[in-house]
Amino acid sequence: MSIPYVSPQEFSAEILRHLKHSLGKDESHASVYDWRMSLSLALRDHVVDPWFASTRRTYEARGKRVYYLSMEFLIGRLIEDVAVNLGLDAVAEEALSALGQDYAAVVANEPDAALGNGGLGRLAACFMDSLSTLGIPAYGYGIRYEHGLFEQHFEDGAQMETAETWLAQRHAWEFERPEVSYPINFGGHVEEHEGKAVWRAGETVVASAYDTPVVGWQAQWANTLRLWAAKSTTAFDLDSFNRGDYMAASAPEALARTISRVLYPDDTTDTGKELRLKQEYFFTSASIQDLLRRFLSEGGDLRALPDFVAIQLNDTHPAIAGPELVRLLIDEHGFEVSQAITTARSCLAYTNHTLLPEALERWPEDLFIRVLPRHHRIIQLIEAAHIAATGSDIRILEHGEVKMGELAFIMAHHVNGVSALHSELVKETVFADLHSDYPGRIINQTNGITPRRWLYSCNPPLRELINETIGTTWPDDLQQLDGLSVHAKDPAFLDKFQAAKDANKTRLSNWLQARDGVSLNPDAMFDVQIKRIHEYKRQLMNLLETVALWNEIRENPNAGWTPRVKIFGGKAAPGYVVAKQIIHLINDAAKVINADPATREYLQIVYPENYNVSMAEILIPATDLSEQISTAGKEASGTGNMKFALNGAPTIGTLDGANVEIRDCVGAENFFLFGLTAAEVTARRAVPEYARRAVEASPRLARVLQQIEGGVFSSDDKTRYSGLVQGLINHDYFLVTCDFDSYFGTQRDVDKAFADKQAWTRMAALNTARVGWFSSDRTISGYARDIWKTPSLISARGS
Ligand SMILES: CCc1ccc([C@H](C)CC(=O)N[C@@H]2O[C@H](CO)[C@@H](O)[C@H](O)[C@H]2O)cc1
Repeated sequence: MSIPYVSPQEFSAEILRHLKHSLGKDESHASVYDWRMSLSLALRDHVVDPWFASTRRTYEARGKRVYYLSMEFLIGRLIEDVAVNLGLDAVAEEALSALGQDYAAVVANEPDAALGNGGLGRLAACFMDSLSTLGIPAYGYGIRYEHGLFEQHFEDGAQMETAETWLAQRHAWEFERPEVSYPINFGGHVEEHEGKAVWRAGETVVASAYDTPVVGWQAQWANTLRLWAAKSTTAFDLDSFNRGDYMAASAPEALARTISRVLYPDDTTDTGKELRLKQEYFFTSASIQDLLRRFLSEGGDLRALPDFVAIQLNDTHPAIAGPELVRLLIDEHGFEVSQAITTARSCLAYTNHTLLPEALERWPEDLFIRVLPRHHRIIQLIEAAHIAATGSDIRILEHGEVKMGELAFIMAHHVNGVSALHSELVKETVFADLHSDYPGRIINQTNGITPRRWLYSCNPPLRELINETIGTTWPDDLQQLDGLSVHAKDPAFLDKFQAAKDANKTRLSNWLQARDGVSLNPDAMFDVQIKRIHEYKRQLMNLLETVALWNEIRENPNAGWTPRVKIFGGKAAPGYVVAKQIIHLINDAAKVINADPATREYLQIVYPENYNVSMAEILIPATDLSEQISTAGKEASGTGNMKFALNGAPTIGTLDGANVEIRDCVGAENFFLFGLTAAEVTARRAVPEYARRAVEASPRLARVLQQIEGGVFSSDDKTRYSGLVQGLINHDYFLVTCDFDSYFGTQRDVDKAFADKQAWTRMAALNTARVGWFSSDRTISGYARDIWKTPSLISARGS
């Protein structure tokens, strides 16, 4: 099954038909927005048939469906993704240029769907692409936030946040499903009637569905992303309006909509806000009600539910799914408690994405009881069954808290980490006791990325070189890239490889010039760290190394320095003070260092505002060096690391998360390793004053810290960074001071390596050639084999 051939001429006509009939515009009055919408709708038309066919085949096959529950789907733009998967990217470009329109400009007019914070959300989006590409029947379930992740602006180098407005314009890719809506209850109390619990809810809102089709590579299959929007049960309150109380009139609607109004911008700290708990229950309950309705409408017997339903919890955020499914099985389908718990567990699996204690969700029990009184009772039953079955002393309800990690673990038949190292650390640390209670429950599924967006679509020059070198079937069989390894010895191939990188570097320079008026030296090494700002990701260590390098260049200007452009990108959670200080310091240092005539030829710092998925698609192909420098044991996996390696950027990094497996694949000689291992980190933490000792042992670091503390980069506020520096010397929980010298030394090794152009390009090419395993197709095949037991409904390679 793939879509019938469409000629550029035919496709032009389809675009024009939508311009006229969907946008009500003629060519002479059409705006970029009109062209973008017309192109999107014309592409969407070609998604509908494979979508309907996939739904029909799933129904006929009476197969098992996967339900991926996630509070976040960091999708980005969709035009290119859909065009590429339909095989219409070249046709669309030609059709638009035949209509006198610039394809790149039209594509750039689409707002990012920024319905996520970072790694977890983007992984969910990559997974949806792979589920469809592999032909695994699946639904993604999430929230249709009216406002995604905030827009980041810098004022005098400090991060400012403004509301994101992706829905200000019509969203081309979704289909509203007003008929698919469910009541979601909150609060109230529970009554017992003849031994049956009856939840008398205090408040009810309606969850209403919006469907976005997700078509896979070569349009062989298309699944559904179903996002829920909150609506009020009562429409407009006309009486209040007639009384002139306009606020009261629209209050019910406004209040209900609050639940799906905005994405919480925290990516590592559980803020414990009631609205966040309501958001989590809102989309989880709607999703569970929806999948049960579908199952029953197909004549299913609920005792066999686990044979037809596989629910994956994307971290603990949808962990209420366990108690909710048990509640519905008991209260609405007459199951008795243990049968309900067993049936529910056989449907559920949980993925852990972080070991950071502050990121593990723990709800105050009183808040939980107030919002979800019936579920609190059911959690007590689940806990009792757990204790009875294992004699464990692990509790879900403890110290006045509801621990969602323990709940998710106990209600799951499998729990997985997201890299080999992380999954071992999950067994040894955060869930060590539950690991011994339930041996074999914890497994690993190392993350992956979709090669359609993160190579085929974002890196045309490299795509073409790969196509001409190993053929064109690698996008859904990425380990074919291994075939490039032999060519890495061929100077002609390496020249073309470098030419592709240089073309991407020029594209980035032009983009930054046009957007921010910043010009880059294309011959410099583009050294890039793009990810959320967090102390464990150690953007601060990168900045300290940059200042040390600045000092070295000033002292030995003729030492033959390798020109470097340090590129940073990333948002800090609005309430994360230290992270915001780090952003401010990077921008303050950039102002001073970029203005230094003695060094500007060799060193430049660039920090473009508002890093997002679309910016990553421009930055990653243009990168020479990928910064993956987190404190070992802290980055669960990382996925940016995979994207950089795939696009021919060697890594400087620690043995953390998936860096370990990337280095194993590309070869130690093609990876710049530094720093303490996870075990060494734990040991060093036990050494008294370890940070102060490290600073005393490193004059280079000590000098840099004095400069920063002394206000060298904040002449307008000399003490702006004294707290940050003192924090480092006295605490340094993430061992920046201890890894600094190793990091600085390894960066000098990178300088030397980069100076040998051909050797560097070979290293870059071998990175691309050897990371095929990090395709999210391989990851999803692992989930399907080890957790979901779901077959693909399309035969391999579209035969
Ligand atoms: C409750 C607030 C909150 C929100 C999001 C999260 C996420 C789990 C944070 C996250 O995105 N984790 C990242 O997940 C990626 C996908 O597995 C990993 O590659 C990253 O290493 C991990 O930091 C934690 C806590």
